[in-house]
Amino acid sequence: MKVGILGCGAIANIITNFAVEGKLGVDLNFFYDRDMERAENLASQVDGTVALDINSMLENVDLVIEAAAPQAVSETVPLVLEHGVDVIIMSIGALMDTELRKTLENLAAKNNAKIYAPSGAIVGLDGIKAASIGKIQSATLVTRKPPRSLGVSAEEETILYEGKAGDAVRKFPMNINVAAALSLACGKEVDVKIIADPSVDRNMHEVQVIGDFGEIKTITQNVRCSMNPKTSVMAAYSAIKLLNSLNETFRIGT
Ligand SMILES: NC(=O)C1=CN([C@@H]2O[C@H](COP(=O)(O)OP(=O)(O)OC[C@H]3O[C@@H](n4cnc5c(N)ncnc54)[C@H](OP(=O)(O)O)[C@@H]3O)[C@@H](O)[C@H]2O)C=CC1
Ligand SMILES: O=C([O-])CC(=O)C(=O)O
Repeated sequence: MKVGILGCGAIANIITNFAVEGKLGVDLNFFYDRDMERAENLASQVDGTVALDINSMLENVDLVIEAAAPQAVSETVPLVLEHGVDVIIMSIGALMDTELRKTLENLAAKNNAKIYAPSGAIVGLDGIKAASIGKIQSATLVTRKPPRSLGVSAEEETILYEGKAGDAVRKFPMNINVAAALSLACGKEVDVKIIADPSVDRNMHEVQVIGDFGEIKTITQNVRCSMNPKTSVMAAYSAIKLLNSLNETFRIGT
């Protein structure tokens, strides 16, 4: 399978490192970023090609990894799907826009393409998806990051946001995609709290889901990407595991 990356930042760097080590399970060949130098840097590591625009990439790949920004999802992913090319969406916050999500789903169905939204920086989506078969009464997410990860300075624990996931992803588009992943897995818009906490050095996500199945609680303490402290290494790993699993004949978990 030939794969291209849209957005050559922190997540793309980790994915490319795995490609260099032959641990991706697919051929990572094409790189596109609005900063061409970033695309060139990654392409050079795997003898890949820099795409001058997204269209030139689409003629040559079976799957595109979107690892850019929510805006790239609305601007570019429709084009990807129209070409019948599968897509992995990392900026999953964009999918809280129901109209956009339906448009993308329709395009995928019409063009025999697939949309993958990996669990990203959060854990427990397997159980939460299973739980959503029944009734979910409440779902909450508390995200706690070092102030620098959230682009603020704070001397003490500071609540930056409390509200619903859809609003959270609009206000913190590069920091709370996990709220969208959780909401889509639940089939319910989750309640979100975002805390800047100078006493932590990890990106932490605490999830509680209560339903007729019982209760799930998960706490994730993620190491941050050296290239972008907003983003957790786990987000890249989830995309890599998804790529690995595309060829699996045995699938574990929901
Ligand atoms: N699902 C999840 O759990 C997680 C999702 N994410 C999301 O994944 C995405 C990638 O994250 P990360 O690698 O850390 O981001 P980075 O900011 O490190 O890298 C993104 C790169 O994409 C470029 N870019 C942005 N928009 C476009 C565009 N429209 N066309 C071409 N290039 C573009 C950026 O350029 P420039 O710097 O000029 O903007 C940058 O070079 C982000 O949206 C992030 O919020 C991150 C963590 C967890
Ligand atoms: O990487 C993380 O821990 C979470 C994140 O940035 C996001 O959900 O956008």
